[in-house]
Amino acid sequence: MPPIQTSELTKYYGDVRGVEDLSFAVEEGEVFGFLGPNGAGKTTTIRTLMGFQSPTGGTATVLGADIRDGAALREVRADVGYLPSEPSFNENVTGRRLLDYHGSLRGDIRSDEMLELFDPPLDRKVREYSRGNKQMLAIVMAFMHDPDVLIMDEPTSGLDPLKQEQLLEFIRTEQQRGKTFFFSSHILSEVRKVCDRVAIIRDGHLVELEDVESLLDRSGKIVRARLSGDLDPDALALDGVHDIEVSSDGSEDGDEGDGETAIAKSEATSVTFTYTGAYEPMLRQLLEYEIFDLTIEEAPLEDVFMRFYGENPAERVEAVENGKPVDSEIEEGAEEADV
Ligand SMILES: Nc1ncnc2c1ncn2[C@@H]1O[C@H](COP(=O)(O)OP(=O)(O)OP(=O)(O)O)[C@@H](O)[C@H]1O
Repeated sequence: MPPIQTSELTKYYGDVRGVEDLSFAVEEGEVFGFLGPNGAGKTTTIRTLMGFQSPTGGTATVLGADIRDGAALREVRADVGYLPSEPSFNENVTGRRLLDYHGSLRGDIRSDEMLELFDPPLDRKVREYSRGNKQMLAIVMAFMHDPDVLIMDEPTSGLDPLKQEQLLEFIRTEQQRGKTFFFSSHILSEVRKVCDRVAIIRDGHLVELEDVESLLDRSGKIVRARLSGDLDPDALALDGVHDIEVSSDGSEDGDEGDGETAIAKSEATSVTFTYTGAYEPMLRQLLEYEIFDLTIEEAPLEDVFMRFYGENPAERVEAVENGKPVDSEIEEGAEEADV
């Protein structure tokens, strides 16, 4: 049985939809990213999985324990690490005291090791902690009992770039030790770095679930070329060419450059497009011109996600869940409320 599995998981707060009909499984040893814009339902899902609130419909299991069964959940707690989105602690005691207490409840197998990587000032009272210090303390608590499954809500939030990188590196190492991760994020670069698969949630619905590599493959490459002479966009009307933009150099580019550039500018055309086909026919086509510059790079993950996140429904790809299109005309009002 997968360590985390949800089945039509639904949570409403009164009339406000948190999440609806979420069905997915997180496989053992995978790093599973859970992405979505503000108010999409990430924290709702995580808190429901942790048993802090009851689902309105459907259910889920964590290490086989039904989240509606408090006793079963308590039994698996020792094997689950949890990092909340905004860790809050008793502010009047020291970090060390909190770690000791947490250790007495869940066990302490590796706090010393964790504290070498994430080092909040343990002898100070938590009320003196910065946001980043609190996050580090929470990270140590999430891992110190060496759980098999980690459920984390925006784990890098509040950390400086170095610590963010350290945490991602740590996640990769832990994955190699067989740990399973489920974490929410807005940060695409971190998803790219560590996740095997991502689920994208919007307006409480799952709109995509795919491995990161396939998402990127599907989104194609961005080709940018600067070519000699005038270019007829139709000349590049190949299968797989999308969103082509052509401009003659100098019209948009305010850079004066040196003499050489100025000559090239007057004779050059810049072309940018997204390409999802095989390289050869596209390159043959470009070679009809003299090529001054050519770059081919992976489409940014941002572009891929904007297709799912886009505010304008017409920009979104068709949302599909369980083979059925999901209604994208759902009311937006609920997104305004604070968590
Ligand atoms: N305790 C609550 N009472 C009422 N509505 C809530 C509550 N918690 C969340 N919601 C609503 O549920 C929806 C999902 O919120 P949730 O916090 O799960 O989103 P999120 O994806 O975690 O957002 P963010 O990225 O901003 O943290 C939102 O419309 C939110 O306003």
